[in-house]
Formats: sequence, structure tokens, C-alpha cells
Amino acid sequence: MDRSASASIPSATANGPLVSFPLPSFLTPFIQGKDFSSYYTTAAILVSLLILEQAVYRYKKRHLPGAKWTIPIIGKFADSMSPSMEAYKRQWQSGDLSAVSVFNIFIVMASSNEYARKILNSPTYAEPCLVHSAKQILLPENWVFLTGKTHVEYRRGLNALFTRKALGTYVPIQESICRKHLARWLEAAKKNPKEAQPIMMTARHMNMETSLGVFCGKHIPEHAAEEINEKYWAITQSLELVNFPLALPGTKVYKAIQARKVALHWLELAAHNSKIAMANGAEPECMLDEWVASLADPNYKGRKEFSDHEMAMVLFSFLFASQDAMSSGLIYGFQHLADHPEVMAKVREEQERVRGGDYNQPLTMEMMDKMVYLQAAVKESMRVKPPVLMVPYKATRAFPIADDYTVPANSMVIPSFFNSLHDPEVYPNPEEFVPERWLDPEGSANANPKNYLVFGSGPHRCIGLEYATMNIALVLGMAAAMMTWEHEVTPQSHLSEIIATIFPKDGCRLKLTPTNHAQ
Ligand code: HEM
Repeated sequence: MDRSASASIPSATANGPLVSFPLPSFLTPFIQGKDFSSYYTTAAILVSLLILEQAVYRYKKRHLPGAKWTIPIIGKFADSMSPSMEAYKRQWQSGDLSAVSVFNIFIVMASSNEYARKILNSPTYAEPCLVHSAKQILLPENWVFLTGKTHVEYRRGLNALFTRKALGTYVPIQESICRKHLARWLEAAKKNPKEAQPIMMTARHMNMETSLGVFCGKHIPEHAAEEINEKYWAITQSLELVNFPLALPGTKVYKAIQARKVALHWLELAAHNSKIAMANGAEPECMLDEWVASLADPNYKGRKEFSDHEMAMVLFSFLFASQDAMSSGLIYGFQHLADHPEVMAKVREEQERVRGGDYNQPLTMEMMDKMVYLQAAVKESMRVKPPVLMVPYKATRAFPIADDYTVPANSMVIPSFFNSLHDPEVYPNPEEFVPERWLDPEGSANANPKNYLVFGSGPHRCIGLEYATMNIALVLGMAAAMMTWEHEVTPQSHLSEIIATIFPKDGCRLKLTPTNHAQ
């Protein structure tokens, strides 16, 4: 071994190791010309760090269920790259609270209703942290990252966009876009009437156009909605728990950032156009108009000035929060109705009754209110297959979540909704799709609203929940009027793919046939 070069390294490490032992010959090429002692030092530091990593993990985990040792450095990274329902269920069933570590981020999963709700309703201890890439995609100044009082105040101003009056303004936009898309689906089905087609991407496309139509009305051109839709898939794909840290060209986060730039460009333009239209005395026709009108209302208390960029960021946060969740809810809605012909028949009967046999009559909020059975079916569909399985929060300080366990400060703490929504005490036969359970006001489902965590709970509870439920009902009701659909069940139909939200693994393959009411 050539140690002659040792004189050239700093004196503090030049004296060689305290204990020497023979080195395997395969290592010698790597240490040619280097001071051997530095390798011992480096190795000792590395081993100490790895031991420390395990000790810290064990110290934080205490008695919680979870692996006794964490995989050095990466932890359960591989699992987080390819999440599966089965693995999640195992985790949730391992305990009301359980522990994992990914890249040294210590994570506490909360699966019971009590603990999930406690996290969502303890803003002094925990705040949403979304996925790792969210700040790069949404921009750090986006309102969704506000916390505490500033968040509450900002959000209060946005409530004007989801009042019953505002929702009523959106119904005609939703209806016309829905009719247009379903007619397109039927046109495409005509070319190959015997073959089922997956609705995964076509349903996403309809949702995107509906959202942009509702948010921006005529202030955004149709081709912009096409462009945003085309690029948006890059954003969905970037929503992994942990991403490659640098947004270098070619990475998923880089592509998502490019997609956001396109979306923000069009949304800013729409905000600008809405302000001009409202200043010229137009009636509100979309969400932006409702917002501008609410700011001009003399009774409105709160901040009155929002730049085009700020408005665009709010709309983009809505798109970000809704595109995947709404698509998941809608696609499972189609699948559940097709798999339960007895429910489908009741939905059709209700459509006939509420529309009085006139399928050209424009839909209104009052008509939507009368579709009680359809609404129960939508609620039940999202209970059985909750679009959002869990929401990552961060413990902003030591969080005494249970008598015998405190979540260490800066840990991730993840309330999971599945067990609450599948609690057999509240929802007997929880795996079964039974809309009737929502029709009995005294029944256990309605008596335990705290279990229905589809939209979260507490200060960050979904702001768009009424709109989302109404939109899914509107599309399914319209589809029930315009077509029949048959589900081609494959071995993958009842397995869930997790891409930010959950989807049937085969994309939900449907064979569509027009009814007499499809124009
Ligand atoms: C089926 C569709 C949807 C589902 C299942 C869903 C679910 C959720 C969930 C679970 C949360 C987190 C709640 C919490 O932390 O407690 C959330 C938050 C949020 N959702 Fe939704 N959502 C849906 C549609 C929408 C729509 C249509 C919009 C807007 C138009 C929207 C806007 C938001 C926003 C802005 C937040 C964050 C609220 C805040 O931090 O204050 N969501 N949603």
C-alpha cells in the first residue's frame, strides 16, 4: 500500500488511525495515494450517523406499531413510490397510530376517526403540508399555504364563491359542458358500439373544461381550456409524497411547473377580463365574476384589492384541489351505478320525475335539490371509494395526540379517512354500496356525520364540497338521462390505482348506448 502521499494531507489527520487492521485487497485501488486514516474517520462518522438515524427513529416511534428498524437513509421510499391500497390497509390496520420513516422524515399515520379528526382540528399543533412538490407547483405565495388567523380571514373572503346563489350561477355552465361532452362520448362509442372504452381520460377532460368554465366563464377561450387540460396530466403525475429535490429539465416537477405557467397565464387573463366586464356593469356569470362582484359589495368587509395574479393563484389552487379528486369521484360514480342496476333504475326513475319527462328543460338548483336519491348515491359512492385517502399534515410543535404518545415536532402526521368511512358500527356492511343508508335521517350514517371525512374536517375542510357533490350528481343525472352504460368488468376493475387520488386500475371500461333523450 502506497502511503507516501500522506504528508500532503492536513496534519490533523496525518497521523494515521489509532487502531490499524489489514484492509481487503479489493479496497486498495480506492485508497491509492490517500491517507488511510481519513477513510477510518469517514467510515466512523458514517456508521455513527447510521446508528444515530436508527436511534432517533426508535426514540420517536416509541411503542407505536411500525418497523423496528428503518432502512438506512431512504426508509420506506420504495413503498411511497408505488403506493398500493393493500399496503395502506395493512398500515391502517396495524394500529390507530403507527409509524414509518421516508428519507428521514418521521411519519405518524392516524387511522382511527378520533385521531384523524384530532389532527384536522388542532391548528395550534398541526397544519397541512401537502406533498413535497406542492410549493414548487402552486407557488409559495399561494393562499393555501397560509396558516392560523391569516388563513381563516383569507378563506372567509372566498366563501362568497360557494354560496347557494353563486352555485346557482354555475349550474347552466356545468350543464352545457356536460351535455357537450356526453354527446361526444356517444359519438365516439357509435364508431365501435360493441367495444367498451375506458372513461378515465375522457372524464378528466370533461371535469377540466367544467372547472375552467365555472371558474372563468367566457373570460377564457375554449382553446386555452384544451391547452391547460393537455398539460395538466404532468401536474397529477408530479404529486408524489417525495420527489427528486431539484426541478431539473426532464423531471416530473419541472414538467408540472411548465404546466402551471400555462394555466396561470390564462387564469390571469381571465381575472383581468372579468374585472373589466364587471366594471362595465355585466351580471355575474362565473366564479370570477361572483368574486369581483362580492368585493364591490358595500356590505363586504375585508380586503378589497386582489391582483390578477392573486386571483389566478386562487383559481389554480381550486383546480389543483379538485381535478383529481373530482375525476376520481365521478369515475367511481359511473362504475358504482353500472355495477348496481337496482340503484341505476331508481336514479333514472327520479330523473324522469324531477324533470317531468322534459329532458330539454334547463337544470336549476331547485331541481338538483329534488334529486335526493341521486345525491345519496353520490355520497355513498365517495364513502365506499374516498377519492382522497389521506392528507399530509405537519406537527408544528410537539403534539400530545394521545395520553401515551406525543408526535415529535416537525414530524409528518397523516390523518387517513378510510377506516372512518368503513367503520362497520356506523356503516353496516361497509364495503357495500347502499345509497339507502343516507335516506333515513335517524340511521347510523346520518347520526354520525363526524365519520364522513371525504372532505376532511376543521379549518382546512374542503371549501368546494357542495359544488363538488353537486357537479358529480349533475353529470351522473345527465348521463342517466342521455345514455345507458354497461361496465366491462376486468380483473382490475375492483383494484385501485393511486395517482394522487384513487382510480379503478382498468380506467373504468364502459359500453355506452344513447337513450331517446340524447340529442
Ligand atoms: C370530490 C371532490 C373533492 C374531494 C373529495 C375533496 C377533498 C378535499 C380534502 C380531503 C381536503 C383537505 C381537507 C382537510 O385538510 O381537512 C380538501 C381541501 C380543499 N379543497 Fe377539496 N375536494 C374536492 C373538490 C374540491 C373542489 C371542487 C374545490 C374547489 C372548487 C376544492 C377546493 C379545496 C381547497 C381550496 C382545499 C384547501 C382548503 C383550505 O386549506 O382551507 N376541492 N378537499
